[in-house]
Amino acid sequence: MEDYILRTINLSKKYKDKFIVDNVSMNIKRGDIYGFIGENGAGKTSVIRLIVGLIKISSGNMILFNDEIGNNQATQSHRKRIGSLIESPALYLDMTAYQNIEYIRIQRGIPGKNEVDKVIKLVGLESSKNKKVKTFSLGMKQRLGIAIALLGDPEFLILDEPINGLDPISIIEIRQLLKRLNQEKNITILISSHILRELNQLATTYGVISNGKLIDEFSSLELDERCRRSLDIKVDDVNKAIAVIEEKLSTRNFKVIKDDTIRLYEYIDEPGKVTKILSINEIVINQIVVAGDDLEDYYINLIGGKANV
Ligand SMILES: Nc1ncnc2c1ncn2[C@@H]1O[C@H](COP(=O)(O)OP(=O)(O)OP(=O)(O)O)[C@@H](O)[C@H]1O
Repeated sequence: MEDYILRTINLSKKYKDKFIVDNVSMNIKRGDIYGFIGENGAGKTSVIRLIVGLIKISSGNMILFNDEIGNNQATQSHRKRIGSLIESPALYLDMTAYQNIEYIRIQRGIPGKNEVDKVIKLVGLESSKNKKVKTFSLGMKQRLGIAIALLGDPEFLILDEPINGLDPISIIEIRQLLKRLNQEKNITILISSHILRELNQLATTYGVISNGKLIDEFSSLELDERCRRSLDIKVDDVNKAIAVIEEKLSTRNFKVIKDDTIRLYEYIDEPGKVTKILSINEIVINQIVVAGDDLEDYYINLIGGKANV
């Protein structure tokens, strides 16, 4: 049986008469890096606030660490197992990185002064720990925010847009850090972003939210398959076409997707060559199209062309 860190069942949040989170059912398995994607204002932060118990659920249910939360907010004992960074970290700019973390450690009553050095090391800020935060780049501030979220050894790390506005090198650093935390410390991660591409090759599962509704949830393998480019060739005789493709185009990199259609993963930029060889061998081609989306195109199609990327 799958082990889930979090499942929400028709989770909803209503302000006045508007649902800003509308029947969201998401499934985060232990060990996942769950990419939570949605345009600005889609409802990502609101879902995250519901999960960590900052706002009350209007209706629906949530199973967190195998406990049913129902209409109640997550308890202190649940919250202790979660580390979160929601929007920008609240940092004291005139204090050092070390002092910022130590301050929060004491405030939260987390025992052990060595905890501070532990989380500093985890995010790779050892050499800057005694520098004032006002000298930090945005990427370093985000890493410091993640260090604070890691206080108390959480099993579940929730990061709301941690790579928003970062330069490409800082994005790579944060991605490597999150992969390491996931693989070496076995921390399950929920990370939100409004850019699908930013989470590509990081997330293991994706949930897409639009207008408060979770419109799709899929694995990274499914995403690769959906975005994989191919030549889809509709022919009169599939078996004969397969033989020709294998023999004359020397490839087996295809699959039959319908009774009359072959999906070829090679020669994508040479449809003329494919058409010619099939025709010479007396195969009737009824249609040939390049299929598969670029990641961002796929996402924009999914949410109905509303992405503000
Ligand atoms: N307290 C509130 N009262 C009324 N409406 C709210 C409240 N908080 C959020 N909203 C609305 O709910 C919608 C979802 O907001 P939310 O911040 O969850 O989206 P988001 O996906 O995190 O967007 P962003 O990427 O811009 O942070 C927005 O239209 C927002 O204006």
